[in-house]
Amino acid sequence: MSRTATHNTVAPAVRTEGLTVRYGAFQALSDVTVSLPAGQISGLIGPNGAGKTTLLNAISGFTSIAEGSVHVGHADLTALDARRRALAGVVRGFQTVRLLDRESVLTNVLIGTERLPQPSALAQFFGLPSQWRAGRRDTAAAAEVLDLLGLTGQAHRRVDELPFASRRLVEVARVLVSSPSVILLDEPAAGLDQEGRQELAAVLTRVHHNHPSTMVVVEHDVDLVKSLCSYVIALDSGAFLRDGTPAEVFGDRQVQLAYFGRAAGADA
Ligand SMILES: Nc1ncnc2c1ncn2[C@@H]1O[C@H](COP(=O)(O)OP(=O)(O)OP(=O)(O)O)[C@@H](O)[C@H]1O
Repeated sequence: MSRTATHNTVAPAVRTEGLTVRYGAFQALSDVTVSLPAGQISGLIGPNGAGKTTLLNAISGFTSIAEGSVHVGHADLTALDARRRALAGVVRGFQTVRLLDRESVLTNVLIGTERLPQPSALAQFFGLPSQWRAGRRDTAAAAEVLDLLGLTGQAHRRVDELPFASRRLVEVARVLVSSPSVILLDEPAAGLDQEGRQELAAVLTRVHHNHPSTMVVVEHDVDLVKSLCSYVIALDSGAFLRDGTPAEVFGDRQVQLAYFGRAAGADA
């Protein structure tokens, strides 16, 4: 996560324009136009099936877009595949922990450095200096991110020996290690208990403070969103519903109806 390893140091704004995603005949996102403010942590909320994961997939290139565009800063990324978007600094994490269980924490985190520019195949084959430099860069980045997440002492343990909360952090470390300028996290707190959720929120706040990025966190826990995010976007049934500060969005009657099934102050 070292700044020397960084390929994008300025956190850009992300904007989707008229984004529509279809799975066969089903429209999972309909004409979604949203702006994620540069350098802030935004929460993406909405009831199950609202299209939150699909929006992250559309921004990161993991799903095809039927209509619309994705801009990151001044760059139009719509035509780029997921790998090229990752090289442009847009990296996503997944809702389920996807680690190599029998490998060490360090090995799992180093996998994330594959998103950094790599030396040519020739340089890798012959072990040329550019290959050593890339190796040193990757190891330094992994050491820094492990330190930031409090995982240094676990670096050489197999991930299947770790408690679930630590495995979640390893997943986050693998996203962070390439110092992305846009970080998309899909329910990073899923499966954690209250203590684990608070610890994760503190870690993400610290990471964002040390390495400002444009971060988007899909999350159902209202308190976690309020404590972590300065901006919130609400989706419902594949459509944009509301955006604004957490107080504005959670105070909105339409959001309350979509999210909780009733508006605040209404009879249960
Ligand atoms: N690959 C797919 N094929 C068909 N339908 C899909 C596919 N992926 C998602 N969907 C559907 O698209 C809709 C939006 O799904 P998505 O996962 O984006 O919602 P979500 O808001 O992230 O939900 P959750 O909070 O439950 O994770 C849902 O109705 C879902 O069933």
